[in-house]
Amino acid sequence: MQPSGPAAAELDASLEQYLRVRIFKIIVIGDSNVGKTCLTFRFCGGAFPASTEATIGVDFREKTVEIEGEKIKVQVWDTAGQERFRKSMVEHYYRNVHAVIFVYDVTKMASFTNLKMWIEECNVHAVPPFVPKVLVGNKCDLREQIQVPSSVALKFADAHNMLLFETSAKDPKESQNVESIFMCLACRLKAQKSLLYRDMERQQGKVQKLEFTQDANNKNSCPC
Ligand SMILES: Nc1nc2c(ncn2[C@@H]2O[C@H](COP(=O)(O)OP(=O)(O)OP(=O)(O)O)[C@@H](O)[C@H]2O)c(=O)[nH]1
Ligand SMILES: [Mg+2]
Repeated sequence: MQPSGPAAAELDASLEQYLRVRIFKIIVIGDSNVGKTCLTFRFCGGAFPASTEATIGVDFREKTVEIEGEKIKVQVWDTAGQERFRKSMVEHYYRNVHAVIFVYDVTKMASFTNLKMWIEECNVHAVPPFVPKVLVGNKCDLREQIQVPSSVALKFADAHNMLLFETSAKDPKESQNVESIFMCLACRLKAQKSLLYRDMERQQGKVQKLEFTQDANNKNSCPC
């Protein structure tokens, strides 16, 4: 027997709300030891992990954020930097990815010069140009050991059409900055996907059904 009355309506509403939660897949890539796991942990868990080990394959973390009243699930793919731990998984990383975060360690020049290789890998896996990408220089708390000047990183980011964030997963004062990296991408994706939904709906003649249209005009909502 079908449930009826308010209970059924409530069930319907929550089901609808549940179904409306969009999921954005964001992958975090870069050399081993640059702090990818710590950054994703800081964003999803709100703290710096007491200890970490090299990631094997991939670790998933999730956080639900609210942007302009819409709940969005940010699904973070924390990938392995070591070649031997990532080989079998690479195809999965890039499949249907919505955004990419490239991470280097500001105290290790090699991790910055290797970014070319990570970008190349992205291209080889045909990540479309409209997929937003950002550059993150981590470990800024180690001020005395910085090897990658901000000006050089900025130039590189500009040349690759990426925003640059310099931050520290470790320093609690920087936690807002870490949050901004993911929120910036989520906002961009929300705006981008809203346009997409609107176009699809328009083609199907039901523009009104999904009320995403206002996002396309609201460009000021992105924290960056
Ligand atoms: N000082 C400092 N250390 C950090 C920071 N972020 C990470 N670390 C340290 O850097 C080391 C490597 O961090 P991970 O997050 O495991 O590095 P990863 O990029 O995930 O490495 P793989 O999983 O091997 O690819 C650990 O010892 C962390 O404690 C930071 O912002 N500041
Ligand atoms: Mg890791």
